[in-house]
Amino acid sequence: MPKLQDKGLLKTDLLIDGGWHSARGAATFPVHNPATVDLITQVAQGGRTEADAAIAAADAALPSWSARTAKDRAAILRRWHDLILENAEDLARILTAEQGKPLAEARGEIAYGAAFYEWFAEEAKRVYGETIPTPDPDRRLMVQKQPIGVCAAITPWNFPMAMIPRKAAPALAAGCTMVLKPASQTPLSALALAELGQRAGLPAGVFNVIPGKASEVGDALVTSPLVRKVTFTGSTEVGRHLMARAAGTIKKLSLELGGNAPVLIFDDADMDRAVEGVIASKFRNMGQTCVCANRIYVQDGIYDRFVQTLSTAVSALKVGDGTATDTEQGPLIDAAAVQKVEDHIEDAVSLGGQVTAGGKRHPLGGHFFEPTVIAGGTQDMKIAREETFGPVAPIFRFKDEREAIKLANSTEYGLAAYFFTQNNGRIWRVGEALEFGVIGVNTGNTSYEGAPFGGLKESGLGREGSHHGIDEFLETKYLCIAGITG
Ligand SMILES: NC(=O)C1=CN([C@@H]2O[C@H](COP(=O)(O)OP(=O)(O)OC[C@H]3O[C@@H](n4cnc5c(N)ncnc54)[C@H](OP(=O)(O)O)[C@@H]3O)[C@@H](O)[C@H]2O)C=CC1
Ligand SMILES: O=C(O)CCCC(=O)O
Repeated sequence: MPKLQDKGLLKTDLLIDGGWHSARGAATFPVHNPATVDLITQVAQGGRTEADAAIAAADAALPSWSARTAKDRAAILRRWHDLILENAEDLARILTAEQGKPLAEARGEIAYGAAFYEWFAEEAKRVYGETIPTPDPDRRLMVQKQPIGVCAAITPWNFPMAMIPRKAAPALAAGCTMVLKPASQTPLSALALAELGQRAGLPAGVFNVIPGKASEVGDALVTSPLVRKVTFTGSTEVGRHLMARAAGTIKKLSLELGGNAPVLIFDDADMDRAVEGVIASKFRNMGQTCVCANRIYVQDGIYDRFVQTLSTAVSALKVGDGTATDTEQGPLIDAAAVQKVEDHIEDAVSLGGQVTAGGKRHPLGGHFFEPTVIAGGTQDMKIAREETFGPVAPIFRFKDEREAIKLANSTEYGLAAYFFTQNNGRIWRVGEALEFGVIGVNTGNTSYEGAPFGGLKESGLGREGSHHGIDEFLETKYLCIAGITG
């Protein structure tokens, strides 16, 4: 159990209509600490009945919440932001306990998550309509933006303190209400955020949280006729399933799905910057980020030096429990994640890959894995085609810019890509040719609340963050007003 200054932040019940409730039949499920594999606590396990109650509460709260002024909604979101920062240390301890990331990364995620409430509190006041020059003197044409209605959010375990705000803040700012189903590995972060939302003054029913069975809660959310929008972050496979289920009621969808991010390192790159950028991207959250570098393509001229420099730096990364002050890499989320990493390494080695750092389970045991580098990557390896979602950096060789772009784009995914070069012309050429929604040039870290985040191709639909983020929760209504000239 994480040691908290404010024990009231450790919530284990469902939040429905402003009240904390146990699940029907007092059903619960366990939440484990991935570092120790110990039980942290049991959490109420919602099902279809509880999801339906939360949807009804969100529907009932919608008229009064959407009728409030934007300034009024913004004041509550701003208080939510302030409370998150005031309680950042407790929130970081909850996040590290159930997710495993080092405390320093947890603190960074909490500040990043809070920033979405601040940003969208401000954007709420800038939801402008339009007037259209009239083709008829007797008429006036105008466009209004209105909240889309009740929204459902389904979120992953890798960044619970940032992904929930990235969805809830624009939805609530726009005047929508929401039901959230958090990932079963990390419900405590969601419930702690929700408790702070209640303290910030959210009216009953505006934000509801139902941890529980994905097959029941998730399905109720994507099929209910009362829910007008679903926003999801997670695997492409589940996103595809939700899209099909949501088709029955023609819901709007935002989908932030898998990635298979390439990194291109050209001969003219600054080597130190490239190594630092690859480590920042690849080993963020132990490689469990949808924008993590997954395939590292290095040009012939610097290939050997890059492999050696990266391998030395990766071997020095300190692995341990996220609560220890010197930990740089925590455990993976669960045994299945460790298994997938091991499988990708075995496959790469069987096809000629050479392990130049790490390569096996860490002596700490449990879900710990050694940060790994594999040289001699080839396109037929699983690691080139699938998202590893773990701390393995595979390195591939390329000859020229044309080949690098072709290799980078040869995936059904299109979320993030990175490249390192000091040639200005190449920055434009490669930046424009890469088929990805987020591109880091000479950096492995691109995320800000004010920048649009989202993917092309099978990486998803829609954008989160930035001024585009609130549009996802608004409908466009056209009014044609006749009889002006009397
Ligand atoms: N884009 C991203 O940021 C992420 C990508 N991934 C990718 O997905 C892989 C698997 O991770 P995983 O956690 O299983 O991701 P999932 O896509 O399975 O889970 C994400 C969320 O969807 C929920 N969910 C799962 N199945 C359904 C369903 N049938 N109906 C409604 N909701 C559902 C989960 O609930 P529950 O937890 O209760 O199952 C969770 O809240 C990773 O290895 C990685 O490759 C994973 C996480 C984030
Ligand atoms: O979807 C994810 O994996 C989290 C992305 C974190 C970020 O915004 O950078």
